Amino acid sequence: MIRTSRPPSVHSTTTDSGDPFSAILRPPASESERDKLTRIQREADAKRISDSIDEEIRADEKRYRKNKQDVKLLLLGQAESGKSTLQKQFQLIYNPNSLDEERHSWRVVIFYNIVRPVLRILEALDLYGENDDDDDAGTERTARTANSAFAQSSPSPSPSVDQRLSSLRDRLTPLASIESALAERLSGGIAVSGSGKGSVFVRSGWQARTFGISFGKARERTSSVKGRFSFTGQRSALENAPEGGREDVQENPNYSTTELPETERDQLVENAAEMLSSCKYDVRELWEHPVVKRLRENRRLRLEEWAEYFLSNIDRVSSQDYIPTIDDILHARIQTMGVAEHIFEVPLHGRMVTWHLFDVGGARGQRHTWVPYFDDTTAIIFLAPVSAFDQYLSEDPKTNRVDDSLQLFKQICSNQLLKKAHLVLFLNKLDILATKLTRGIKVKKYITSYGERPNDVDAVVGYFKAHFTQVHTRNNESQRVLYTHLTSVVDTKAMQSIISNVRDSIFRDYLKSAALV
Ligand SMILES: Nc1nc2c(ncn2[C@@H]2O[C@H](COP(=O)(O)OP(=O)(O)OP(=O)(O)O)[C@@H](O)[C@H]2O)c(=O)[nH]1
Ligand SMILES: [Mg+2]
Repeated sequence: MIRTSRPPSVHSTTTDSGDPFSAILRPPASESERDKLTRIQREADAKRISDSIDEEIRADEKRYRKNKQDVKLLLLGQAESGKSTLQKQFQLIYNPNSLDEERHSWRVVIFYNIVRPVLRILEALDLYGENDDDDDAGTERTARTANSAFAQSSPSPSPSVDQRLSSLRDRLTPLASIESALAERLSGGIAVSGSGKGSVFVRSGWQARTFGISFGKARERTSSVKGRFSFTGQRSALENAPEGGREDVQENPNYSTTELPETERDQLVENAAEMLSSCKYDVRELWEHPVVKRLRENRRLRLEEWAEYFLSNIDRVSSQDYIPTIDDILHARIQTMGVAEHIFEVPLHGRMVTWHLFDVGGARGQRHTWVPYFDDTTAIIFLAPVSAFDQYLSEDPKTNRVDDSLQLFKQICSNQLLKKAHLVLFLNKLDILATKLTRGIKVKKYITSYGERPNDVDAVVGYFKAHFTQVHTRNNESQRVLYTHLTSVVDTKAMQSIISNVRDSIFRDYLKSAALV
C-alpha cells in the first residue's frame, strides 16, 4: 500500500468548500438575469448529455458481461467443405421456421446451380466430343480449363458429335444469358478473383438484396431484438448490405413466401424459371445422353455434387410452380464471402444461452477475414471434406484438397488465439466418398502414400482420420481433446443427433470454464 500526501499549495486559493474549482465555476457577481437563464439551460443540457453517456456505458457493460456468457462457435474449413450447409442444419434445429420462410428466396441460387453445369457440359462436349478415351489422366485438365481460354481456343466441336447433341447445344446455349444475370444478381455485381468454376460469392445479406429486389418491400423476420434480425437471425447481414439492403427490408407481418402477389414477383427469377421450364426436356436429354454419361464415367467431365443433385431432379426443380424443399436448400451451393454471424438461443438446464455461430468463407483469399473472430472463441468445428482426395483447389490447382485441409487444420490447432477453444473435427462428405469409391476411383492414384491399403470407406476414413489426429497431437500445446465425427452434413436425420452431441460437449466445457470464473 502506498501513501500519498497533498502537494504544497503555491497560492492559498482555498475557498469555503475547500474546492479550488468552485471559485472558477462560480458565476460572476455581475451576472445578469438573462445570462443566468442561458447558463442554467447550458448546464441542464450538459447534464442530460452526461447522463445519457453514463446510461450508454452502463448498457455496454451489461452487454459485455452478457456477451462473455454467450457461446461463440466458429465453422472453419476450406471452400466447399460444408460450413454453410452445417449452419443450415443448426438453423433447422434452433430456428426451424426461418429456413422454411427462406424457401422461395433460394430459387435464384438453385437456378444458377442448374444453368452453370448445363453450360459446363456443353463446354466439355466442345472440348472432347465423342473422341474421349477411357483414361481419366486428363480429368484435371477439364476442371482447370473448362472455364478458361483453352475452352475458347480449342478446336471447334468435333465433327463426330452427333446431330442430336448439336441441336441440344443450339437450344441450350441461350441459357448463358440467364447464367450471367443470375450471377450478377447473387453477387451484387462483385467479382472475386479466384472464385473458380464460374461460381459466385455472396456476402451475408444476399437474401436481403435479392429479396428486396424480388419482392419489393419485404420485412425483417425472425427477431424482435435490435440488431438480431434477418432471415436466419443473421446479424450483420443487412447491416453489411451496401446498397439498399437495409432500407429495402421493412415490416410486413402478412408476408408469406408461397403467396406472392404477381406484381411483387422478381422478373429475372421468373424469366429463369420460365426458360428452364421450357427447356427442361432438353436439359434432361443432355444429362442422360450416352456421350455425356461416358464423359462423366471416364471423368473428362466432373460435376460437383450439387450439379448432380439438381440435374438428377431436373423435372421437379424446373416445374413452373417450383418451391425449393429443405433438402434442395441443403444441396444448394453458393460461396460465402467474408464472415456471416448467425444467432441462436440454445437451451441449457431450463435457461437459454445465446450462441453466435460464425460461418466463414473458406477460399484461400477469404481466410484473412477469420482472424478478428478468433478472440474469445468458445468452440470451433473444423470441416474437412474427405471425399475431396481426387480434387484440387480451384484457387491453386496444384494443391490437393485433402492436403490443403490438413495444412489448414495444422494452422488452426497451433493458433495461439484459439488454444483454449473446444475443438471439433467433422470428416465430412462421407456419402460422396462412398459413391466415389463405389465408382472405382482409386485413392492411391491421388494420394500416393495411401499405398496398397484397401480402397473402401472404412480404410480410407481411418487413414485420413489418423492423419488429422496426428496433426492435432503434434500441435496440442494446451492438451485439449479433439472430438471427431464422421458426417454427411446434408443428412438432416443424422445431423440432429451429431449436433446435439456437439452441443453437449461444448456445454460441458462451457460450464467447466464458467465454474472457474
Ligand atoms: N452430398 C453432400 N453434399 C455436401 C455435403 N456437405 C456439403 N455438401 C454440398 O457441398 C456444397 C458446398 O457446401 P457449402 O456448405 O456451401 O461449403 P462451404 O464450406 O460453406 O464453402 P465456402 O462458403 O465457399 O467456404 C453444397 O452444395 C453442399 O450441399 C455432404 O456431406 N454431402
Ligand atoms: Mg459457405
